[in-house]
Amino acid sequence: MIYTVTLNPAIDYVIKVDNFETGIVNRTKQENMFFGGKGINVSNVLKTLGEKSTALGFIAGFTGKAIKEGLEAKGLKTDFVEVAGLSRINVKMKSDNETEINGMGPQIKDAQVQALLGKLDNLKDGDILVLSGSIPGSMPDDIYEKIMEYVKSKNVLIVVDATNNLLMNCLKHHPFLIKPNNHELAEIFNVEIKNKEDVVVYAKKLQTMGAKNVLVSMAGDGAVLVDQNNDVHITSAPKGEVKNSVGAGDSMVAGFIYGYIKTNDFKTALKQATATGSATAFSEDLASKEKIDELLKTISEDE
Ligand SMILES: Nc1ncnc2c1ncn2[C@@H]1O[C@H](COP(=O)(O)OP(=O)(O)O)[C@@H](O)[C@H]1O
Ligand SMILES: O=P(O)(O)OC[C@H]1O[C@](O)(COP(=O)(O)O)[C@@H](O)[C@@H]1O
Repeated sequence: MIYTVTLNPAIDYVIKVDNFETGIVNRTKQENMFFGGKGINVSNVLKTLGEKSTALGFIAGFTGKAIKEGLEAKGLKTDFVEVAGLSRINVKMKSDNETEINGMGPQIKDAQVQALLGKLDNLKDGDILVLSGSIPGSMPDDIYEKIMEYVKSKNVLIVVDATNNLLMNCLKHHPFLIKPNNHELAEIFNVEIKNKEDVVVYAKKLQTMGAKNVLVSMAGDGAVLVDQNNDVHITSAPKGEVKNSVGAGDSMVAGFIYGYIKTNDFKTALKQATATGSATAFSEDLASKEKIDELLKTISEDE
């Protein structure tokens, strides 16, 4: 079974505004709402690919209720802990540039963290646990590490998609997969990353710090995977019209998990990951199965 954890779910309010200007009234020319947050996006795309998962995390207030009901209406299994306050609304604005304003989320109490940990008692050997996204401002940044410690007696494959300390604190527990993007990788080591050769160097450093497999996404430039056998795999992203890249990274994680559990082969998993990420980038919403399959046919590993 696959479990995704989204500690800070969100309604993504995705808008298009022509020539956005600060200090005046701007009006949208297109608007959409999606039930998101990184782990939830992973669950959604896994469902599209035909894999069941359970979405865990914290939800709050009417926005949280809308997220839970919206996901369940799509046939996703959820098992959230309800807390006081409001789940956030994240604004994603496409104009001349893309701008995002992500909320900080509700207050989480210790008893609610314990309730969430209790749900992980259901995990069994061989399960996959995805820890993805930022955490509410009220939570300490060792929470993913605590979750990894909590399940360490079980043989669970853990995927972490997070930034800064939230990610770095986890490495000593040897996550199966981490997926920074190239900008996050550069920030971690406080370096400039100019090309895929540089990516490989710093991905390998993350391995020496504890990660088993390091997948670095590079938006329109594709992705690099340094796998646990020390093999390096590189893909280029397909070309196409980017409609909404929100959730492309999460789709990539879902595609990787799907490709890996179907084949146990890292090269295949990377191709599936790249096709799935790009299929989302080329769609208004998260990727459809048809789009993923269409792009998968076009992806080959770079020499
Ligand atoms: N402009 C784009 N063109 C083609 N594919 C893209 C584009 N942006 C994202 N993708 C696909 O989605 C994957 C993840 O994108 P990225 O933006 O790096 O992730 P994140 O959202 O985590 O920053 C990329 O590796 C690629 O396959
Ligand atoms: O584009 P990505 O990195 O795949 O993730 C998109 C998701 O992450 C979010 O931007 C939230 O990210 P954070 O949890 O890091 O704040 C959501 O609003 C959105 O659904």
